[in-house]
Amino acid sequence: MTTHPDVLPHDLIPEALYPTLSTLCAVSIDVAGVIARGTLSGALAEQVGENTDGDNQKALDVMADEMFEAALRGGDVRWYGSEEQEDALLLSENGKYALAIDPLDGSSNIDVNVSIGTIFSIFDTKEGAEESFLRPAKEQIAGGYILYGPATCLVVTFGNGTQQYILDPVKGVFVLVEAAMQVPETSKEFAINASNYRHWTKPVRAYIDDCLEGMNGPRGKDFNMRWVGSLVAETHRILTRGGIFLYPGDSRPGYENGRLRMVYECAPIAFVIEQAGGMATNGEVPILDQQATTLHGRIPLVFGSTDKVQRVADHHTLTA
Ligand SMILES: O=P(O)(O)OC[C@H]1O[C@](O)(COP(=O)(O)O)[C@@H](O)[C@@H]1O
Ligand SMILES: [Mg+2]
Ligand SMILES: [Mg+2]
Repeated sequence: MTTHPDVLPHDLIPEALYPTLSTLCAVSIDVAGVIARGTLSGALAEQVGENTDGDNQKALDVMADEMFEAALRGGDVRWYGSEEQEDALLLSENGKYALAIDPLDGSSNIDVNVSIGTIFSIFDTKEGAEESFLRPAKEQIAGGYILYGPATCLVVTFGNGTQQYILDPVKGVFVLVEAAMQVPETSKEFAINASNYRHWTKPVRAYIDDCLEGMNGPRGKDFNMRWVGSLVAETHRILTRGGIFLYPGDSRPGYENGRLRMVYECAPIAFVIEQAGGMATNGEVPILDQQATTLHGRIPLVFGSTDKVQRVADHHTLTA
């Protein structure tokens, strides 16, 4: 593992995980630097290939993946499972962790200068890659994301609350700003890709229809809609001011389980949201009670303020 100076405070990070976390953060500072220079860093949004899921790979997807992989090699991470690589890689024979990563989340926003991020999930490793990653999401020992926005921040949980750190770009270190984030209950915002309305199931349509009816419908209040197109940015907004996010399964071929991947997107996001007092389900059942069957497998994702996520589950029960 490339040795980096400590780039975040030790206080709330489990000691054994500190080198891995600090390495992730050190790389993220470099990634943030590349992003901040936009096209001066090169054609970051150029399509350079396709990943296993059939998604276009952009130059920055591949660059970020290479940067994280290289820095983690030879350290505490045994298995490295990345969105950008078909199979998990053995990085360190004696590593004690399995780390799953979405090196660059929100790829479609690279060229429009909108917030993007990195999402990661850590398990205690097992001998093989499959058994290390394909297990109940509640067995994660850390989960979080780094958001490259107007400010770069780290949001992370180790199962004891959700912490937020902001990068001080002048000093090159992350500073703790919140030790226990809480999802507010009061927001009237929902986030869903509404262009897929005609493909949704009845319960999802019913939930959104109620929101759209506003004051005149069963909810008796007006709602507002947001859709950034970067899961990290939606998560950060919901952690900051509440609301609900949905990426349900729909009737498009290949979207039966939505668009988001269980191991390196849904599981860590569910972990930070639940640790901040919110709720994350596949529409009905908690994400943390489920487990992936393949490294790149998808699962519907609904998360946010508990009452709103519960209401989506109730719609599923009612229309079943
Ligand atoms: O294209 P859509 O339907 O708007 O989907 C957007 C979703 O896809 C994602 O970009 C998928 O992540 P990647 O960019 O890592 O593939 C999410 O960040 C986002 O929520
Ligand atoms: Mg992603
Ligand atoms: Mg990605």
